[in-house]
Amino acid sequence: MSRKFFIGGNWKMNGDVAFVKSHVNFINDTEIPANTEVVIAPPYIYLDSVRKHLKKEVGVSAQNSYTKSSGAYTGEISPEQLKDLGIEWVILGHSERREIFKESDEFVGEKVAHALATGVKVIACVGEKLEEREANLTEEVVFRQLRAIADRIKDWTHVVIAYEPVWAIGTGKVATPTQAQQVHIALRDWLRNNVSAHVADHTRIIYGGSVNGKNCRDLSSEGDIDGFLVGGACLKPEFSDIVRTKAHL
Ligand SMILES: O=C(CO)COP(=O)(O)O
Repeated sequence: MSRKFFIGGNWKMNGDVAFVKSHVNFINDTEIPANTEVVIAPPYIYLDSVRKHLKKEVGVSAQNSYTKSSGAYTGEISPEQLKDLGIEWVILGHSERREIFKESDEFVGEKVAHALATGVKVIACVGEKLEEREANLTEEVVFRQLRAIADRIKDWTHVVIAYEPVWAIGTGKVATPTQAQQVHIALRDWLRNNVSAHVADHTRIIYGGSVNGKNCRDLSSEGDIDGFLVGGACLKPEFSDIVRTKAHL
């Protein structure tokens, strides 16, 4: 089953005007392999500038969006507004949103449904915390997070699932290829049993958590790891190595 390899670069709350300029030049100079889709996710305030100056073959993503089109929701941004700027993607359900900003599974599911209905593609994040992994609850947690999304959407064509174990995010403690692959297989089986075989076969499941220029090759050799969502390393020159993980195949 061929699923186009997907590399997302999540800047989180990093960057400034000078960085935007240099990073856009850096990405524009990076040759994107034909078998790879690349999407970068700067903070909201830089989206317009990034989209205007970045080469078109690279997608741009927001890091969040709300469940409504417009209205009295101070501080929020709608998928309609993202679409207005030509922003193709949004990251939803990131563990930092779930943890720090107390976003529930249901709220994430509603946001995914609204973004897709608006025509904005979604990188939907799931992942367990360390204590949940240690209590053997990994599958229960990621299935519950996925269920809240699956209950609210019909068409998975424009969804990428990002498996991001919380204990591996920003810690330098990357999941082993085997650990990641096990969860990716479980997620794919869940899609097969709860959505459809077609969705299970075609939906890209990417891994996030301390991916860098050194470990990306090994992780990518697992059959169910269809790409990466990269945090810290996407801000560094090694991002071009990650983008080119599959360049020599
Ligand atoms: O959260 C992540 C991407 O969304 C991963 O972050 P790090 O790559 O910094 O661990």
